[in-house]
Amino acid sequence: MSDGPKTESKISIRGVTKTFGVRDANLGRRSEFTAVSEIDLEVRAGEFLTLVGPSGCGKSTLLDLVAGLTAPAAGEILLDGKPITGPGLDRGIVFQQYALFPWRTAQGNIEFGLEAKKIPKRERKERAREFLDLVGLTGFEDRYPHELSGGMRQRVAIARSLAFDPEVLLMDEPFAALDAQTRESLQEELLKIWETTGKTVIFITHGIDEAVYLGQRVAIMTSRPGRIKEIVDVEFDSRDGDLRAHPKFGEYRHHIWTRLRDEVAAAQAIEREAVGSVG
Ligand SMILES: Nc1ncnc2c1ncn2[C@@H]1O[C@H](COP(=O)(O)OP(=O)(O)OP(=O)(O)O)[C@@H](O)[C@H]1O
Repeated sequence: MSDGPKTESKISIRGVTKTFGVRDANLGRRSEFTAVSEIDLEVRAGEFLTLVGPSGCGKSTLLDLVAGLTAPAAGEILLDGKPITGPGLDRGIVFQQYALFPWRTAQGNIEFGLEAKKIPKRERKERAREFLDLVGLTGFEDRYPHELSGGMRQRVAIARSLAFDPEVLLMDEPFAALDAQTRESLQEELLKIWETTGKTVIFITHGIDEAVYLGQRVAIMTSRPGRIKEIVDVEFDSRDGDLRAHPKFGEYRHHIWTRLRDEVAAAQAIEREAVGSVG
């Protein structure tokens, strides 16, 4: 966005805890398992926030809560000041797995969200083509998912989420399954799209480079039960040229790596303990 992100909160996550009921094999009864605990996070309107944390710390759980796919056990999540009570067309979700309908063409997949919004057929067609063009897939309208490469399928998934014009994009490791080159080109495209549309983005990744490259802020989570450990402001004087070669890129990368390393060690210790108690 040319005039920079606005400062008001788009999403307010306040004191959010999520528990799951699980069967405890040792005790032979159900018990409560805390996935994330007392999370506080404000996401500004129009910002690109990346979220990193050790495996199993609750990143996807947090995103599902913002998506309204599940409800918190405690705390609240507000979107534009109003509590989230379920999924809505104001939030688009992109998962690691493409989640496309195999029986629909690229065009048909993108039109799906527009049908839900009751947009007339002709306009649906036009808009789907416009978004296919935006993600560089003009000429592939009539292909079915199995006729597209992994990178192309993920482009269709992104175009589908963008086409119904949600204010918020929730992305759960959307590029994790792609090869390095495709990933980098999609990262670049996503940044361009974000700059032109001004959407609020929450993007989960395991890649520290990806988090620094895409995020205006990087939120680091602790090991499970996940909390926000630290938020790093990523600022470059200019994004021209090869950002990854910028000395500050290396500094951010190292800082986040160091902070994560302690949490990964803690997560591994928890896993060892769990395995030990079973064995
Ligand atoms: N429906 C569920 N029932 C029980 N436990 C669950 C459920 N969903 C997630 N969990 C547990 O909650 C914890 C957090 O899971 P989550 O998928 O949010 O972590 P994550 O940080 O996204 O992991 P990863 O980085 O490996 O994708 C994990 O220990 C997971 O096993």
